[in-house]
Amino acid sequence: MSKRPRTLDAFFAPPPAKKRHIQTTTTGGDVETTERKATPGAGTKQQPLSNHPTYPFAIPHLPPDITDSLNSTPATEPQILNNQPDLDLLYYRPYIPQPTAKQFFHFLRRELPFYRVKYTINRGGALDTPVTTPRFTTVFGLDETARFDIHGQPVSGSKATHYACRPRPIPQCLDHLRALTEQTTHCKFNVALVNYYASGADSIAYHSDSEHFLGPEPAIASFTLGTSRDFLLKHVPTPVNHISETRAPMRLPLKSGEMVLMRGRTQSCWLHSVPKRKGGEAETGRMNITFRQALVRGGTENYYRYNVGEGEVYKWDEGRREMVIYRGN
Ligand SMILES: O=C(O)CCC(=O)C(=O)O
Ligand SMILES: [Fe+2]
Repeated sequence: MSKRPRTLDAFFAPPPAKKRHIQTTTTGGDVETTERKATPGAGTKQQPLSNHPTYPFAIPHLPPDITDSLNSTPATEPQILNNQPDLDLLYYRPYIPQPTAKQFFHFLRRELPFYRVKYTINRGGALDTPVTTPRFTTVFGLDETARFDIHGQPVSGSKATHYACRPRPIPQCLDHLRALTEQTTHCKFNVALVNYYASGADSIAYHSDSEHFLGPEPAIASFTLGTSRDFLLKHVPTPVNHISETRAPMRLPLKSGEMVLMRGRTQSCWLHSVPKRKGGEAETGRMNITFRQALVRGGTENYYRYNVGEGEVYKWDEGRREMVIYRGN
């Protein structure tokens, strides 16, 4: 029997583009500002920005051409992948059309703050083991128990509420896609988590996002931008040991603009990973955006702890073509 990973090669022709109009400043607390930017041949232009006291720097709104193109997404109908026990995925190939996905990738990589989070784990011994997350991460949003008031402070009802982390609103450039994804999927999302895999050495190990703070059958929308990377899925071991646990993992070779909606029992019964890759295309960087719904404050605390942390801020340096420590300039 061949042990080759299974791939999906069904092809879906894009249906005619739908036009939608959506207004996004929905997370609140996003202090809107503008900045004068010189645009060659067009004089100076107001550049709208998302800002917040917790942001290390202001984040520009989406350029109008990306917004217009996103408003016509999804570019295809999804493929339904539910032919394995407990698996329930919608696979959009793609969700964002190719040229827009590329522009969006470059925009987000250039404009978002990233972190290389360090933390410790205890493996049962006397000493804690230091861990550095093997990818760049960043997170925005707030769980269902609170909202941002007009000053950008988290409040529950009408009272200020304290978090150990410093939650921050989803900037317009991600919030626009969040709102569109809610419309498409009929799911609600309040957190945007972004991973940036700078090279094939960056990865995420097998895990599930079945955290209690997402509720019993969470829906997670997961977008790929930039370089393709393999997304592997395997069933968690069970006493009955069915075939999806023992054969080679399922492999989705995720490409720029594609989106996987994981839902139903997928998180409680399956593990997923993005393994390391040697050289080639993986050297040019891949971004992953996930939208999730955190139900309780533990979700907010956990996401900021492991995706922002307390270390340095990184920002993309176009000249050096890498993430560099941001020193406020
Ligand atoms: O990069 C990906 O496609 C997966 C990311 C992921 O699983 C996560 O952030 O929990
Ligand atoms: Fe995950």
